[in-house]
Amino acid sequence: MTDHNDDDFSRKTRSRSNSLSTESGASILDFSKPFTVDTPGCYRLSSAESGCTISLFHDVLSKHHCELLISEIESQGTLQQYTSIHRNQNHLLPRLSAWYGPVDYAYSGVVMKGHTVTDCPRVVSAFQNMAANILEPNNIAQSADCFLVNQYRNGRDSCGEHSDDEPEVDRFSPIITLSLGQQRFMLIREKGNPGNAVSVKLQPGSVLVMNGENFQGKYTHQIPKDNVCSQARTSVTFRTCNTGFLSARNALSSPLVSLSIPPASALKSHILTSSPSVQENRRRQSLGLSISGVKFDQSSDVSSPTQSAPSSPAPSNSSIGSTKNPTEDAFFPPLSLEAMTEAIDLIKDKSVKLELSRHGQSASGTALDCRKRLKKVVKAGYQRLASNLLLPRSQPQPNAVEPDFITNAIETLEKSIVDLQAKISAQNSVLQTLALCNDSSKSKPSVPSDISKELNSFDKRLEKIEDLISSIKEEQTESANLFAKLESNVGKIQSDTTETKERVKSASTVPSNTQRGNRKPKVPINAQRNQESSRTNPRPTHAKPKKKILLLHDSQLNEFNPDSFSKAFTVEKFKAGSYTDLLNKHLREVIGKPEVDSYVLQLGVNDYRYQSTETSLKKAVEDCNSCISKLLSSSSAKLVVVLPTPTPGGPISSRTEEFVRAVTEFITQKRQSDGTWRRLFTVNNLGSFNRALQRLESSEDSPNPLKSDKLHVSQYGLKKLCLNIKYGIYRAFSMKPPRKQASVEPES
Ligand SMILES: O=C(O)CCC(=O)C(=O)O
Ligand SMILES: [Fe+2]
Repeated sequence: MTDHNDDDFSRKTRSRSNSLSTESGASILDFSKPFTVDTPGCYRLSSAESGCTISLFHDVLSKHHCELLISEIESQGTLQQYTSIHRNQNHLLPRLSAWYGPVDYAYSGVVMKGHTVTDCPRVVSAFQNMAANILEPNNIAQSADCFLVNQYRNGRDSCGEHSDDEPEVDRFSPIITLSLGQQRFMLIREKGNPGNAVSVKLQPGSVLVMNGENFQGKYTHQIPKDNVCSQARTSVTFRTCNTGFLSARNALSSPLVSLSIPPASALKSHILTSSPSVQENRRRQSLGLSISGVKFDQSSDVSSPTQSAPSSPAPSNSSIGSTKNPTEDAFFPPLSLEAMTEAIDLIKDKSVKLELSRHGQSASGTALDCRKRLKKVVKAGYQRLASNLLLPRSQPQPNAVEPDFITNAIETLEKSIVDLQAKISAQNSVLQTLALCNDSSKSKPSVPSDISKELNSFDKRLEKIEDLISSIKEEQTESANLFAKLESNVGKIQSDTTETKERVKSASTVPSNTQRGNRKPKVPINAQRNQESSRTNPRPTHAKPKKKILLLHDSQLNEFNPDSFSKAFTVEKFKAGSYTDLLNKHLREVIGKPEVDSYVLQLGVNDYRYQSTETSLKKAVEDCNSCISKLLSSSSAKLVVVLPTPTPGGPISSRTEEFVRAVTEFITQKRQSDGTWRRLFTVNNLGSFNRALQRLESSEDSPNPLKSDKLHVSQYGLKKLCLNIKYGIYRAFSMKPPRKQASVEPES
């Protein structure tokens, strides 16, 4: 990986595995549609089809209120920079975080300690206010019993692309984000169709709600780095815990679970001796389960069978789907309640000591012990949960425990334990039969050997299919690379051919006495210079479809005739005005244009030039950033950015230069940190502009020498500007321009 520096690894990992599991093509929220204003102050983008909605509420909290919340959170001293583990390496997350909830919160290698919700009464009452005043009137579920705080110290801090789909979080409840401090952007994209994206501006005091069944299964979100930001942003994300999952997880992975070891007398007969099949391993991995079973025999020290004590040798064939390295287990998908049930089903052989581990914690013992413990832990968990619950306004006693609630929960659990017991004993008998078959395969070869043969051939076929899939994948990557190379070669060959044809054509118009027999004619320099104008009767090119260029221009290029531009491209003009006009008025229309191979974005300097201050420069760069980010994320087209050139009407060139410098610097940084920005190419006209200026100023016979702030693009030349743009486009497509580079004013 080249683009991660201080990026958030774990989140990237999660997002990748998520997008693999999504059916592609299921477009749910059409981000090209504008946000609609439902209720005053509430902007919504929603889909009736899926019920998924993004809602944005502005000015929910005043600036003063925001500051109070930030200081309450900061005074807790809970914010810290967590480390995630990725491929056995530690990575500091690029932000500070704190988790408030009834349990610890764990995802991909990060375990966050659960702090007490009620320690932040202002946050709690802010949520209650939000619930009453914005969630309820907009039919958004008002549940939340935990919250995650993220603090982005400046624009270099970020949160990688991910979905909030940890099993700790109830997937039916909304994710509600309160933004405090510096404004940042959140990029929300559809999984499997990242072009369907929206960048939401999160102003201080605003609330963003991602809502709808399985929203997190369908979309990702991220807070990208933003070099324009120098101040801190704090976000508070309210969520609802998945209580069923949490209690089951606590029961099985709490270090408090102390489990007795079965008596030695019980430890003999049926032992799983074969290593698990590929299929079985995969099934266990999909459960997010790491189980290592250690075989007991009567000679071993039963009190510490999983320790590496010399008296308890762990035979290599006794490891069932085990993960030797505890950190690896953290990267399995998280456990759901069903997975836990399955896990309990797996714990059945009393002669096998099982060790369950997740997030670095482990528990071991038999199913029976787990069940007992489960009941106790769940009861305690519910009590703790209830006392930490953010009760809605109507509930007068935030600490009151609803006795029915607990009783009911326990009753439900007791019922499910009975069910589980029945399941376990059914599974036990199946397993015993299997174990017997396995053990006595020599004496009773008939049925078991059939099964195992079939299993074996199944495994083999599965392995073959796996090999096939991976080789197909490799081939695909190779072909893609080859194709890209071929494409650029075709481009080069095409432009070479055009050039040669032009040469031959112009040479043949030169008087015949320059030709010597069959020798190739020398091309006169004039002929090359004139080739643009000599295309009165162009021959049709049939090698390759032309690239479509969408020229987003401001008033400078009004006069420009796209037909005369180049043979290799078709150019469509779109008068977008300045970058802020483009951003605010035309972006959706532009993004909606089909089959564009490259945008050319002419950055007019107007919006900045009229009020040249440090803040307006920052704002200008920020707007350019949004504009460019949106264009880049909305398609895979290239983007040629034409940096500003002074325009008619008295622009002051030092300001333009200042702006060009800031934007260039910013783009250079972005290209290093964000791969998508490598599709961007810049055209800087200032070098040729300044040279034109020098020529004018030094020409003595000029009747009215122009001063720097009066020279404008008409003197500099529309033609030159277009030529520079053309060479920028050729560069973007790694194509050789048809004319010799030397005849063109090089870019500075
Ligand atoms: O900071 C934010 O607004 C979003 C944070 C987030 O998505 C998360 O921590 O899951
Ligand atoms: Fe998130």
